[in-house]
Amino acid sequence: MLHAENEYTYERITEIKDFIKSKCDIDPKVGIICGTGLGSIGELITDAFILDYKNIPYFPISTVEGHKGRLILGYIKTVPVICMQGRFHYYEGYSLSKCVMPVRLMKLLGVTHLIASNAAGGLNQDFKIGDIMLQKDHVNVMGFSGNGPLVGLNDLRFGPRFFSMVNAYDVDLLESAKKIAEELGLKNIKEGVYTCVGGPTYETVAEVRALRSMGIDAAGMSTVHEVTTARHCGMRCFAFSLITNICPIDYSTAVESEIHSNDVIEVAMSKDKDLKLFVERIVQFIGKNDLNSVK
Ligand SMILES: O=P(O)(O)O[C@@H]1C[C@H](O)[C@@H](CO)O1
Ligand SMILES: Nc1nc2[nH]cnc2c(=O)[nH]1
Repeated sequence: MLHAENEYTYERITEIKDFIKSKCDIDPKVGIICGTGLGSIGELITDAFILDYKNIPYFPISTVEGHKGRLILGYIKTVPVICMQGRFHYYEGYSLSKCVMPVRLMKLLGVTHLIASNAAGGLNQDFKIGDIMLQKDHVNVMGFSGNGPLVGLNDLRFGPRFFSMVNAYDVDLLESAKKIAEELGLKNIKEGVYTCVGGPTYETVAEVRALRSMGIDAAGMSTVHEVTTARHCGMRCFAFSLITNICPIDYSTAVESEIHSNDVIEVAMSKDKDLKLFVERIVQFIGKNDLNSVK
């Protein structure tokens, strides 16, 4: 067999869902995934019920700095939400199907909308550190080699074998987010295409050039497989990247602009006030306008 079997069957994720339901009676509608250093988004949640990943059956643990490893259920402006304060990455040694298990868990808990955030490097040289790139699309470079979260037997209870990824990043949500950003006076909003590389290495100059030539604006190590899985089970998705560094496209300046993971966390944390407000307003918008649009 080419691929290890997915240990997270429908039945196993149902067990996890039942465990959570036995502890907390909130029915979340919006799922939020906090990127590296962006965990303070979780502070928006009121009446918070918090579970450490290590106390949830069958849950992996977060092994990276900037990811607390907690699941929070509660409300953002009366909208019931579930928030991952810490995600799972492929480079931590978790298969992609393991990385996306919480998205399927969200689905079984009743989530209809996913908001994913990440820290990413700007490949687009017009970007600046601290920009917020709204994701309009992605290129699944890991998928080019057949490495995807949905590889293996398909369980129709989650979604169909084949499905379209057009509108993966919901156009209506994207347009609304742009308006919200404008209303909030956020000046550093960009729009672009994201990709996930396996990591944990950042890109070589040659890789930056190759990815850029493919029309990709930002590189990270997550989100693509989460959104793919969310679309498979019919969720509407919105995602944004905080640009924490500009990827070097020029050999002559590459060494001096070398990136360190501490810088990523520092930049991400420095933007938490704006991002919290932004996410709060998007959740509020979804609660008012969109919650009934997905079955
Ligand atoms: O969880 P995200 O995608 O925000 O994390 C990014 C990619 C790596 O995990 C880390 C690199 O510093 O930040
Ligand atoms: N792949 C990748 N992930 C990142 N996360 C934050 N910065 C970067 C980057 O430059 N490249």
